[in-house]
Amino acid sequence: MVTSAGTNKLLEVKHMCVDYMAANGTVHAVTDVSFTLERGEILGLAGESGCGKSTLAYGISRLLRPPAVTTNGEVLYYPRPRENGRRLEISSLRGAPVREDGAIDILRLSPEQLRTFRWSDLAIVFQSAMNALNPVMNIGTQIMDVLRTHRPEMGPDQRKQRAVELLKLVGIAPDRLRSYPHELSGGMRQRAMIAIALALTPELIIMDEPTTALDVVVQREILELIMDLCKEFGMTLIFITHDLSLLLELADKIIIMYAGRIAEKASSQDLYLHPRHPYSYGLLNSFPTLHGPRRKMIGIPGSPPDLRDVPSGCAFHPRCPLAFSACKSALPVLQPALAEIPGQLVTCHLYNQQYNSGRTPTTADLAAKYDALAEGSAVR
Ligand SMILES: Nc1ncnc2c1ncn2[C@@H]1O[C@H](COP(=O)(O)OP(=O)(O)OP(=O)(O)O)[C@@H](O)[C@H]1O
Repeated sequence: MVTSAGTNKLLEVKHMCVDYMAANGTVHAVTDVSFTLERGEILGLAGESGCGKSTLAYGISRLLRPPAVTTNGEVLYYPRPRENGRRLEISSLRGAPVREDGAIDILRLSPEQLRTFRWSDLAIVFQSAMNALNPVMNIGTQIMDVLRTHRPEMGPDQRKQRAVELLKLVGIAPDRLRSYPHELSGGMRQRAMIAIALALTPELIIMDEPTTALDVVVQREILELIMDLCKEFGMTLIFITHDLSLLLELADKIIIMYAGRIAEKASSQDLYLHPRHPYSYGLLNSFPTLHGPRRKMIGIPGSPPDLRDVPSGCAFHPRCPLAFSACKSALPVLQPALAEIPGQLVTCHLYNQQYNSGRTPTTADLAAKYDALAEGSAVR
């Protein structure tokens, strides 16, 4: 059998589509999303509210509930080879549909396999996770409960020791083991949630806006903590936020979503230095950055579309200062913007010679069009 041993691939999402079958129409929340994640990588998902970030994350983790329906796709998870002894839990996924290359399709796991997988291999920290703590149980008990359920081989002393270790790891003093959630600050509760997510040393952590409810100083502390933990344990992270400036600092790779599809996928550096999609450019210039050159801040005109009725062609065309006729009718495909940077993929006709036989736009060209738009003189 060919296995994924020797490669570093952890997750491969292929052509994922999720719809919400709402009473007033089908919402196409995620459409044809594909990406690969290497072990130890931090992937950021960004985009305006309602572009499908959370749906994608919950779809990957199989946490979607009706009216959400995953209508297409595969979510391939490549477990570590079992010989190294660390990922023993994979043995509890026995019977899971394992492919020739060693991958497991998460979308095909049984409910029981899924439960094991979620805790041991994948952990999720939700938007308002700190409110998800049980208010009538102290923090220590909540951590030890996870260990009792998923690590039955651990005795009470070992569980307590591990709970103390986990609290220390997230910067909470061990004497807080007996504290109830209401006795902790928002930042501490969020740290406690991270400790619970880390309890079984999962391979992959998904964090959906984990710091939005916190003030900026605490946000930064928690983000630094997350980065340190990822580095220390070689964990792979999918991080969702509206705040692209955070992702530029935190993530290795960024996916910008628009209207349920990937608009651009690139390394943080490439995206920061030369965003290719007019939407990415607009998003980058709608907030101030802490580092780097001064940029004029210009918002993106209009608002995201209703996903029950997505515009034809490129969904961004009604808001795009660079749109031309093909953008209104032909669906763009995700492809490298420039042959010399194969890792920077963009869903835009401007970079497709079939539609744009002229010069490929530079970042300065995108800037000029947005500037002209801001001055009210854009030629559409
Ligand atoms: N239960 C539901 N029923 C119908 N539509 C839904 C439901 N949940 C989400 N949607 C729609 O699906 C689309 C994607 O939503 P989603 O929450 O995934 O976006 P998001 O990018 O994560 O937004 P935010 O940043 O605000 O969390 C939106 O148009 C939203 O209105």
